[in-house]
Amino acid sequence: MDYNIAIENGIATFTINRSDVHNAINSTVMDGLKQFLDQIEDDQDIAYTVITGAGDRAFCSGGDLSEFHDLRTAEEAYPMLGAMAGLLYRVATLPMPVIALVNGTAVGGGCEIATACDYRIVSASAKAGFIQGRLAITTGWGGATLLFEKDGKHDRVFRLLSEAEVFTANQLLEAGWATEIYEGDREDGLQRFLAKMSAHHPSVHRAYKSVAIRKWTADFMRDRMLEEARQCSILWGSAAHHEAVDQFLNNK
Ligand SMILES: CC[C@@H](C(=O)O)C(=O)SCCNC(=O)CCNC(=O)[C@H](O)C(C)(C)COP(=O)(O)OP(=O)(O)OC[C@H]1O[C@@H](n2cnc3c(N)ncnc32)[C@H](O)[C@@H]1OP(=O)(O)O
Repeated sequence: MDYNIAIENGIATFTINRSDVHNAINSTVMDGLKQFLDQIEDDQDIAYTVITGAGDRAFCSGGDLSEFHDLRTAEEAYPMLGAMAGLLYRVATLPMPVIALVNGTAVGGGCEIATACDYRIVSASAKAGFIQGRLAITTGWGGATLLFEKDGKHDRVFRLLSEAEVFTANQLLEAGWATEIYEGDREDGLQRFLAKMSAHHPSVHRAYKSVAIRKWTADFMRDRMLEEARQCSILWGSAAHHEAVDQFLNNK
């Protein structure tokens, strides 16, 4: 299975399970994420949601370039980009705290998924970056909208996106993207983080989450994420993007 869903002790976990391709997102994982969201959105017994990647090398390497490179034009790419932007809006607006357990490399759309979460608990050995610019595209899953929305520092966000660099966990902490860094076992890292939050009733976290969501619904964040996907789809159809992906796939 390309993904796993587990709901235990009030924690719902979605694991991208494609470690041979650094947990790249294909359409099966997108379907799985939709199923996961349908299952948990209205479940009052879930205190926390966690998104992570299988194995210890990668959280997620973004869209599966082997599969999605078949989408050649803006018209072909938009349904995939828009669908994923819609899913990440749903992740961002889940009624409980959502934690990205960044167990390894997160690049491209992998950073967008993590940004959609409320917290990013990052392995000390992980690296991450919005590298979409290297492929002559922008974020296509609404990640730039989310990042500008969540991080008030305009120039820092602009550079993070447009310079398309990969950063260490410490640099990500300094930049304010990583919430906390853990050493060693991911479960220990998660439990340490949750221990502080669990001192208070889950309804407190849900109440604060609803304050954040209210703002995002009022200023049409979903529409803006879809517009970002549409804009990316135009670059997706360009020769520069096709060449960059051909180069990545042919270097295998
Ligand atoms: C589509 C949505 C869009 C968005 O809206 O944001 C994006 O996500 S664009 C960004 C897409 N992602 C990338 O460009 C990342 C591509 N991958 C890499 O740069 C590197 O693989 C890595 C993640 C930095 C890891 O490098 P390394 O440790 O050297 O491993 P390999 O490169 O040898 O990878 C192992 C294996 O995995 C395959 N792989 C990795 N990422 C992807 C991917 N995104 N899609 C498809 N396949 C991927 C890679 O090709 C290797 O395969 P084999 O050679 O068959 O072993």
